[in-house]
Amino acid sequence: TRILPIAAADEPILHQPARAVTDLSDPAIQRLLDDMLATLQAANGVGIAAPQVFAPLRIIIAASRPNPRYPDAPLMEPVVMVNPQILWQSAETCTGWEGCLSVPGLRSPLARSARLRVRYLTRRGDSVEADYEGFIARIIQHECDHLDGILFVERVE
Ligand SMILES: O=C(O)C[C@@H](Cc1ccccc1)[C@H](O)SCc1ccccc1
Ligand SMILES: [Zn+2]
Repeated sequence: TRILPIAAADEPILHQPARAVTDLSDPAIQRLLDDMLATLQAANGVGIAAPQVFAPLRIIIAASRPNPRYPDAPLMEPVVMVNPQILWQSAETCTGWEGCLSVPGLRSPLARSARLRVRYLTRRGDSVEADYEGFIARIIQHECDHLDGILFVERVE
């Protein structure tokens, strides 16, 4: 397991759409998942997307935990989502602080859907549909934006 370098905001890979994963049994993909988790934890993040570690693939990890800005954020087992699709998101939004591992030092309030339904593949290839709300929904929206080449700073009014 390696801690991978994190792409800075000016890297082209962060501004282009990532490709769907076609072969989850590929050992290189499974190693990437382990490396993304190690990198996320080393960076004290609550989420990470594959393009941030220079892999143009549709993979995200959400790992909410209580933190200074979100003291009541749920502590969750990190969830790996391969080829995540947001099936539904509430028109209702809530505004909260966001940061980005690729934009060090910048924090800004941003409105996100309060609730969403996601379909994704687990790292073992099982298809899952799950509902999220609050801070975890925020993380998932932030990470899915990375898969489409969108940085949170581009959404700030
Ligand atoms: O750059 C990333 O994608 C990871 C962000 C995820 C994030 C999503 C939504 C709201 C805040 C962060 C990093 O975790 S930035 C570090 C961080 C950690 C806790 C709270 C705020 C920022
Ligand atoms: Zn980010």
